[in-house]
Amino acid sequence: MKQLARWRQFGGWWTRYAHDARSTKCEMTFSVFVPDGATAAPTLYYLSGLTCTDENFVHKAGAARQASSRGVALVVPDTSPRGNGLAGEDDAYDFGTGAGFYVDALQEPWASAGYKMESYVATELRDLVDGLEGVDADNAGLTGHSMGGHGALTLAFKYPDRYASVSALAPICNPTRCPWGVKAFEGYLGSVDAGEDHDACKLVAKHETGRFDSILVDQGAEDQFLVGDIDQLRPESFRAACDKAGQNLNLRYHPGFDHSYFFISTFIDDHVDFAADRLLNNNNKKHAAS
Ligand SMILES: N[C@@H](CCC(=O)N[C@@H](CS)C(=O)NCC(=O)O)C(=O)O
Repeated sequence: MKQLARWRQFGGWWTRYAHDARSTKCEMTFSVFVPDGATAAPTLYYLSGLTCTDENFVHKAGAARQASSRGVALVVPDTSPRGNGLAGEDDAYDFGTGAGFYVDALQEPWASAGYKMESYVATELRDLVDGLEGVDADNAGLTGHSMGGHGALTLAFKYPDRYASVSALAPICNPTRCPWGVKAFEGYLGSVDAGEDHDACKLVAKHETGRFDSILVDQGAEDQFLVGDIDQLRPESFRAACDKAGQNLNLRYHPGFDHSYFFISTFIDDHVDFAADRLLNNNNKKHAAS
C-alpha cells in the first residue's frame, strides 16, 4: 500500500492511499480520515455515487469537522475498478467505470475484469483498514449517497456482523425497479431477478437479514432523480418494505434540496452523529465486557 497524499483538516488527518487490489484486479485508491489522538476510532465507511472517485466526498462534503469532534474515522473507497481496459467500460456514466454498484459481477466480461465491489468493500478494504493506525476495523458503520446509499443499505443487510450502523443520503432504494439498477443488474449479474439479492427493499424482507435499531435516510425533496418522470430512488418503496418487515426507518425529506453535494454537505453531520451514537456505544460495550 502506498501513500499518495496527506492533508490536515479540522482536528485530524486525511490520508489517500493506493494499493494493488485482489478483488478488482487493478490499483485502487481510497481515503481515510483519522481524528487526532485516536487509538481505536470506530470506522464509518462512506460509499459514493455514480461517476465519483473517493475524492468527491473528501473535497466537497466537509465531513471531517464532525468526524473529528465525535472521534470517528472515515473510510472512503472508489466506486469501481479502473483502467482494466475492458471494451465499453467508459462508454456510459451509469455502467462500468465509476458505476460498480457494490455487487460482485457474475456476467462476463465484467466478472473476470474485477467488477467485484461487494467483496472489495466488505472484505478486502476492511482487512486493509484493520492494519491502519488509530482505527478499529471491527467497529464499523456504513453510509453513502445514491448508488453508494444502495451499497450502504445492501451491504449492511448482507453483512450485519460487520456493520453496527447504517444510514444513507438519497439512496437507490429499489434498484430492481429503476433504470439505473436494471441496467446494472442485467449487465453485471445477467438478469434483474439476480439483482433481488442486492435490492434493499427485498433484503429487508428476508428474515435472515440483520435488523438495526433504526436506519436514517435523508432525501432532497427536489432531487432531480426523484421528482422526474422516472424515479431512480424510490424511497417510498423502502418505507413500505421496512414497515412490513418491522425495521425502524427515519426517512426525512428536505424541501429545496437536490441530489448534489450541496445536499450531502448540509446533512452529513447528522450521519456522522448517527453512526457515532451507535458505534461509540458499541465500542464502550465491547470494552466494558473485556
Ligand atoms: N452525470 C449524471 C449524474 C451523476 C451524478 O449525479 N452523480 C452523483 C452521484 S449519483 C455525484 O455525486 N456526482 C459527483 C459530484 O457531484 O461530485 C447525469 O448528468 O445525469
